Amino acid sequence: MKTVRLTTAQALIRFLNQQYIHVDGHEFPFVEGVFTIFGHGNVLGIGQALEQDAGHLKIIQGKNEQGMAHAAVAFSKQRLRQKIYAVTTSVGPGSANLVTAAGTAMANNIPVLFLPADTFATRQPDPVLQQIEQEYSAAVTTNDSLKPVSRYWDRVTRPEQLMSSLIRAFEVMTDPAKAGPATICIAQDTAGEAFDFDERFFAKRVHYLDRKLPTDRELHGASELIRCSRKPIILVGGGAKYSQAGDILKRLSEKHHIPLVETQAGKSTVESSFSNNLGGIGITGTLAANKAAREADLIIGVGTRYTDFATSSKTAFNFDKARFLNINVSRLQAYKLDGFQVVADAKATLEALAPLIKDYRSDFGEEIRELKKEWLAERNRLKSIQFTRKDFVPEIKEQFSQEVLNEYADALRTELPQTTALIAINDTIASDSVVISAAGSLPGDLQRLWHTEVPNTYHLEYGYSCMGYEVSGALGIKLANRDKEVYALVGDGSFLLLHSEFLTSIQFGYKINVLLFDNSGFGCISNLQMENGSGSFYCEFRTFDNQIVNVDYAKIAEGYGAKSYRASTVEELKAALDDAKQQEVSTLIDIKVLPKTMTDGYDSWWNVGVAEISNKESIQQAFERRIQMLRRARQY
Ligand SMILES: Cc1ncc(C[n+]2csc(CCOP(=O)(O)OP(=O)(O)O)c2C)c(N)n1
Ligand SMILES: O=C1C[C@@H](O)[C@H](O)[C@@H](O)C1=O
Ligand SMILES: [Mg+2]
Repeated sequence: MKTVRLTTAQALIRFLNQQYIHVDGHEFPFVEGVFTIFGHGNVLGIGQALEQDAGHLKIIQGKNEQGMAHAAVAFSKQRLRQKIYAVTTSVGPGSANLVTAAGTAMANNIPVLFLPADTFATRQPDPVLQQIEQEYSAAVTTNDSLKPVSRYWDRVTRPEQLMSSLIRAFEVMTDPAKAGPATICIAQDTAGEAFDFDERFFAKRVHYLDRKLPTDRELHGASELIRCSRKPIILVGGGAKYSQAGDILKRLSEKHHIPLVETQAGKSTVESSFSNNLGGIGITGTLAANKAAREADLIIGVGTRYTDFATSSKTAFNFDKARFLNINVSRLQAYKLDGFQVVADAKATLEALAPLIKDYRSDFGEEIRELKKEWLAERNRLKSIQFTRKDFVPEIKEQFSQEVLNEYADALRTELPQTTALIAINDTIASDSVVISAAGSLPGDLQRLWHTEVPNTYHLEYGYSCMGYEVSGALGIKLANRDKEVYALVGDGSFLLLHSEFLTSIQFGYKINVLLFDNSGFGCISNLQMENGSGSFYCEFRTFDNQIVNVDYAKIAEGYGAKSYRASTVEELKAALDDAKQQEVSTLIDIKVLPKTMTDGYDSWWNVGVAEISNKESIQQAFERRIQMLRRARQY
């Protein structure tokens, strides 16, 4: 056996350089680079190994572990899970900061390699700096908190453990059915320890992303279900996008007259202008999609997890008559809602199904066209809303009085409604730009109103809906698509929570554009709170003496070295967007919008935990409404 003497960390970096992926006849390196924040736990191990020989790996210095990990997640999501970044952190707080991002990767099924440093394997200097001391076990470290949010988790306390650990991690990350975060915690002393590694371990390894084919039984069952249905709909989920099933979806939809409805993750698999695409379904869906869903007698779920937002908390369908046909690479997902399971790749399955459905045609007839037309008229209305100082009725009704709305208009010096601003952006930026969002009221507005015409240009993290993903993720998208303009659409709350990687984007010349919607508050939560009978309680950003907070975000961005703008009219917004496009450096547009001017629900319902007992009649009424809705909801 030929061996090579390396430290654990040097072996790790050499191995990462040799991982390739093979997809649809193309082969390329799987690991693009490494995000780093060095501390004493990783600088002398992984830091030394990277300095000595990083190979083809790009190195990006992050500013916040959560932020850089979000960037890595977004990179992988944008590259349709075919390429990853690794993320190395120091021990203790550095690794703890990964937990939120790992949850984000896990909920969205995104592969990413986390490499948090761990405490000393030898335990000789225990307790070391940043080591928690757990009374019931010396074996527990901060990194155990990453176990529930990792699809694969391991601790390496001896150099030779690295080999089996890495092989397992890459098997998990390159399997579409299991894809998610892999976490390998390397003890800080072990990282620098040398070992005679078998040279074969470092040979080029190709991971095949073969499309799993459906069985004859599955195909026969699926085609029978479709041919026996009268009003089927196709629910396009994230799995359809990762499988790049857009063309076959359109062909089937057109030929058999089956409407398409989309989840957040599925949007931009098929262009919005496609005649049978009725847009988003569920809580943040369009009226068109929600009406079609209610009428459907067969839901063909393609790569969907059927989350509460997609199913309106299991009330979106007529469960008395609707059946489910679930096409998914994951058995876990395919089993949902008692569906007929086809555990296979989306594109391969749909292509195999096509000849079996023959000349089937749904009963939807002209209805698809009419539903779409009706929705486009509603979108047009939302595009041209004008605020008035008297008798203004915002989309979110009966929550803020005219007086309070005027107070916001004065404090933020704006009369701009959010829907008007959003559609103006959609009309202005190039259609091949990539937009990203994650939390707050914007995801709902985007799913309903954003028209996407180019595949994979709509990047919504709505599995975890993690505030702080937007700006960080924009950096990851830019790393994935250097030639495209990237726009992070972010609320003021989310921006304040985390935007550290904005600086990273400027520092390394990866231009991103931040479109900050400032309504001075946690707007969507204020809506939720008041809709369910509470008062306005700590969701607005008000000072101790009840003044509305007005932050100059443009100035903050300028401080980082970005080009920034202020916009409170459509004209200012469009001018800023045009100028921002010409810039080489990252930009931020501070868009002041009025609260309560985002879109409302369209025939949807969200099951949230309303108080059963309260001192307010309005809350008791909300509780009663919930009980009534639960009677309609399917239980599992
Ligand atoms: C990390 C994290 N913390 C808390 C939440 C809960 N949450 C969801 S939206 C929201 C407020 C968002 O405010 P903002 O970004 O200003 O958006 P707006 O609703 O005002 O448009 C909060 C606190 C979350 N999604 N993520
Ligand atoms: O609680 C929430 C409410 C949603 O409207 C929002 O988009 C999401 O970020 C969230 O966490
Ligand atoms: Mg806000």
